[in-house]
Amino acid sequence: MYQYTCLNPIAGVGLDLFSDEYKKVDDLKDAQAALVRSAAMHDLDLPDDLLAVARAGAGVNNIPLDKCAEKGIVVFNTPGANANGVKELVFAGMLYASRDIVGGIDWCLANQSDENIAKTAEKQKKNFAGTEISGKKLGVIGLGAIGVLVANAAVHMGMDVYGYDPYISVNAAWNLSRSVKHISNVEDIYKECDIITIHVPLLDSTKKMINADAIAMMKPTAIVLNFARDLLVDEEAMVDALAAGKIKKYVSDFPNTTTVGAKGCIVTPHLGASTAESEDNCAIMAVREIRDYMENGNIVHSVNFPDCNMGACLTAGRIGILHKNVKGMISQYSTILGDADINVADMTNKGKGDYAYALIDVDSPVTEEVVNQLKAIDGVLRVRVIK
Ligand SMILES: NC(=O)c1ccc[n+]([C@@H]2O[C@H](COP(=O)([O-])OP(=O)(O)OC[C@H]3O[C@@H](n4cnc5c(N)ncnc54)[C@H](O)[C@@H]3O)[C@@H](O)[C@H]2O)c1
Ligand SMILES: O=C(O)[C@H](O)COP(=O)(O)O
Repeated sequence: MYQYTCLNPIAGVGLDLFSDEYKKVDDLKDAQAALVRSAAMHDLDLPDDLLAVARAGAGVNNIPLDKCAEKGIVVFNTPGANANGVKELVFAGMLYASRDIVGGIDWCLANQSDENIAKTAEKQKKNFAGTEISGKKLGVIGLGAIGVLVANAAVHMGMDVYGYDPYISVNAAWNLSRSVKHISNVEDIYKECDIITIHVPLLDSTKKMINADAIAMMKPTAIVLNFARDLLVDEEAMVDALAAGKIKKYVSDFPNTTTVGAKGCIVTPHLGASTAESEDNCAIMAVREIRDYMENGNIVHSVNFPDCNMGACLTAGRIGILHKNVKGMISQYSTILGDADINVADMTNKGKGDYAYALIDVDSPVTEEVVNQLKAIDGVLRVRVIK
């Protein structure tokens, strides 16, 4: 029996995929697996029995990835599962910023008791007029799951699309419309685009990526959309530029005291992935990842360990060893198994950054004594007997 907990509400269609072998518990300290959305995990005590965390979503800046890795906890996310939900809201943001839709709706509500509202509206509507997005230059920074969908849809909306992503994956490049202009210097986007949208993860290297210098390069009519993370933008500089009329609008999905209510800011309460479809997709993918790891030891879509998939185990036993990505580990495992007269039938070892994972299928059961010998090796983070 495995125990799991949900640190945020997770869609039932996903949780229903847990078999009778899984029991939901309220407390993280009793769980071997945790499902999470944006709940902050950095200050949580991570129990020794916790084996896996699945982020039902894309961004993992709420999870202490290295702390988890050091404790032998595999962290997963659900790449692309909420990308369409975000893409659609990005277009809503573009339209809200290009035309004064919010001002117009507010005006209607404020005048709801006016019996002649229909007539008055015809006189007032010029105050809420705007521009169209077709024909405008759109700069997409970050061409991953969301950026590619936004770029391709923008092409279909008649926009002239510029794309920047020095680390674009082969898959994303295949999916990207040929009409998207490849930009190798992000400054070209800042200088030339009418609308700029950012879709990169929040990392040390991307923090405040759109800084005062970047904002200073933009057109006074520029619109910046941020549906990725607020810390990607120097929002103090953004608010100053908006107040000084040096830029037109800033649309953010991340409310905070700097932007909410500031001139030119349109802020939504982190709604990008809050659609029934995205929530279902993320929950389904997250539960499948947890189950495959718990039951087969396979790692698919991890953000702190390498992916490693050997399917179902067809031999007498399988062990998974999370370890530091340093030399000499595999030879120590095979010596211990060989000395215990255990034949290795199949094996995969993958490394990713500082961490690695070995999945070993064996022809006879692995004893507790062997497990203890493996655990005692310097650099081993966790040993699991999966079968
Ligand atoms: N508003 C929401 O509700 C919502 C929903 C989903 C994701 N997000 C945010 O959007 C981010 C992107 O999501 P995704 O699913 O597209 O992720 P993704 O991993 O598929 O794509 C991220 C892309 O950014 C690129 N990148 C990394 N550093 C870069 C840099 N310095 N310059 C340019 N490109 C860079 C990567 O190469 C990758 O292609 C997430 O990390 C998350 O923070 C927000
Ligand atoms: O990174 C993500 O996937 C989004 O920011 C969605 O976050 P949420 O699951 O808390 O809505």
